[in-house]
Amino acid sequence: MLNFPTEQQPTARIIFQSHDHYQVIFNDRSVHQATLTGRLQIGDDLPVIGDFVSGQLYDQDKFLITALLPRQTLLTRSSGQQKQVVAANITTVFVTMSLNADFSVSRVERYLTLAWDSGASPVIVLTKADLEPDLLAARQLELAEIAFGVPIITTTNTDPTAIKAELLAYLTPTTTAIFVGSSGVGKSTLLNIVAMQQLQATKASRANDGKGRHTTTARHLYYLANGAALIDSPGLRGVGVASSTTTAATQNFPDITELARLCRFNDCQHRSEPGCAVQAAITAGSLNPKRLTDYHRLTREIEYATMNSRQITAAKIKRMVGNKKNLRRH
Ligand SMILES: Nc1nc2c(ncn2[C@@H]2O[C@H](COP(=O)(O)OP(=O)(O)OP(=O)(O)O)[C@@H](O)[C@H]2O)c(=O)[nH]1
Ligand SMILES: [Zn+2]
Repeated sequence: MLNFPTEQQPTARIIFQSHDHYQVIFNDRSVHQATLTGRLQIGDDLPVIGDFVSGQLYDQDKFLITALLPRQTLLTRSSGQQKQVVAANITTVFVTMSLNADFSVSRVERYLTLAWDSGASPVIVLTKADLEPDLLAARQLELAEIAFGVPIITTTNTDPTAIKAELLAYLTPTTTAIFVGSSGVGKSTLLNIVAMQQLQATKASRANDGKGRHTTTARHLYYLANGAALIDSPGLRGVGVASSTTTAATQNFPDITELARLCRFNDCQHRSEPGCAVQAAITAGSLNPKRLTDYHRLTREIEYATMNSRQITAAKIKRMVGNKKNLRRH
């Protein structure tokens, strides 16, 4: 039996969604085609993959979704002005990045923000270690510096036994995990190895460009034998950060948050304010200035994510004028 909340009405979980077409799974692992009642169709909160729903069976094997059950977590991302819901009730986000062309520390930071904001816990998975043997150690170190205790797994598809051992350690019966990362980094490959079957077709990497081919087109939720659920999601390119809070910045930058408590002003932006402990640490050489640059980039993204385009332009101008003022003062 799967690990579902108990309800009076039959409870199901959404394992596939495309427009108004849904697939749900029951506690006994039977899968049914499903549709929404009219009331749900016009609401703001459309059920998404990973959601628990209740409803009724009709026509023998079809399921009518009548209610959305409360969500434990919600993974969202912003694309332009829009906030897009990716999946619900995720407990673990595998932030997947390949060690070759896709490698970018700031992208990992953005994905970590996305994960923390959702309420889930992130795990970083570095793939294709075989392609950059000379850069491997340096890149692992670089990431460890910003990971702050988030586990980092390094994989290569030539060693499926190791992949299984490392990933299954996180896939307990109450887990719902999602693989996020750019297209072609190897998310489906990992999922297939963990699930021991070809759940998603992976195609041969394009010669030499290191990108792989775009193969996943829709999101699916799969249950492993032990009850853990896994979602494969198509490449989330251009990850935006849709957060109205700075909790993510705090979690990603505990070093700066810690120092900021010693700043003279509570609302110190750590730019050119007097008594700034963060700037002092940089001057003293105990904080890498790149950390502050990354911190500013993230806080700016968080700020912009809640604004419309006119507000963003205004904020940019204000920032430029502000910088000039600061220059004049010195
Ligand atoms: N050299 C090498 N290639 C890998 C590794 N893992 C995956 N690949 C290859 O990279 C290509 C893309 O892998 P996928 O698993 O389809 O990537 P994906 O992240 O699911 O891509 P999308 O479905 O587009 O989101 C395939 O050709 C894989 O065989 C690895 O560890 N080393
Ligand atoms: Zn400061």
